[in-house]
Amino acid sequence: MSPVQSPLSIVIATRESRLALWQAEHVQALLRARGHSVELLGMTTKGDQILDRSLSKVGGKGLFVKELEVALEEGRAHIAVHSLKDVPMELPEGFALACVMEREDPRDAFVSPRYASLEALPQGAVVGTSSLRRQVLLQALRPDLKIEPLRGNLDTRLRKLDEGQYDAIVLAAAGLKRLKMGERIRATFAPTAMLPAAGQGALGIEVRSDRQDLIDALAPLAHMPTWLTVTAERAVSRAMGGSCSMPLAAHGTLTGTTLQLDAAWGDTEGKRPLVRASASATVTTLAQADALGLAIAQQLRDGGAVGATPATAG
Ligand SMILES: NCc1[nH]cc(CCC(=O)O)c1CC(=O)O
Repeated sequence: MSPVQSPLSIVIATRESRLALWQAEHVQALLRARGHSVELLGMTTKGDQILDRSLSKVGGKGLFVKELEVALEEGRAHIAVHSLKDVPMELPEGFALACVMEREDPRDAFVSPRYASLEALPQGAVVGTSSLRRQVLLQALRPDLKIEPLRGNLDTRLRKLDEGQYDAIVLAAAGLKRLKMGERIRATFAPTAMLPAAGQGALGIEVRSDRQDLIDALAPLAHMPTWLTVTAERAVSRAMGGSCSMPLAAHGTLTGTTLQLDAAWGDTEGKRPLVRASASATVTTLAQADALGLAIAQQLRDGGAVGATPATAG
């Protein structure tokens, strides 16, 4: 019999957007149900403050994560709940991903007050997104569209759409569904058309790596099929030196023990054609998942994709 875990007193560092709070409260409820006492520490990150520029121009993914890590470092908080998509491929020294939780819908969503789908948009319509991946994939589907930058949390983005600044916007289905705004989704993109970002829709919990007690307490929250899948996706990103200044998509589907992994790479200027790669393998360990991701990254490079060196990746 496994030893009964003693209840811990846990503080969750969280951003204060509605989505971040939903995610932190979700983990809070799961940990409370297991007997731990859990409080939230809300904080604002650089990524939340800088709203006028594209994230790829101001330093990338780490922007939503760093302040939370400082709180963990200083002991003001003990765990941080992240959208895995926003978590850099390599965590700083001293931090670890304690677990990955069950994934929400990983697909991208089409939202528009007037049009039912991408196909229904008139010639030259204005579509809002700041993600380079979405921009490149959308442009491949509909070269006539005008893609305009769109930043801010979910409520801000929907407000800008409703004010008429765009004909449609594209964002992650997961965020809308978690906030019970799934009815705003007019169409969900098939991954074959709009390949999702590595980790999209999955949550990861970060801890200081010296807190084995917390890692043990979080273990029951892990969802192994999701963890295996996103490990392969993130390995593609890592091997390509991926950051949000690189249009890169990686999406896995696990059926039994067979992991099918698809990836796409585009150059930032959109001048070269998209490079796509896919492969499948039997995957039952994180190391096997990682290896599949590395193999796909090699296929992308063989197909003409150019990776960034880790030093230049934001
Ligand atoms: N980059 C912001 C971000 N980080 C995670 C999500 C959505 C939820 C998720 O992927 O878990 C979003 C919003 C979006 O891409 O529309």
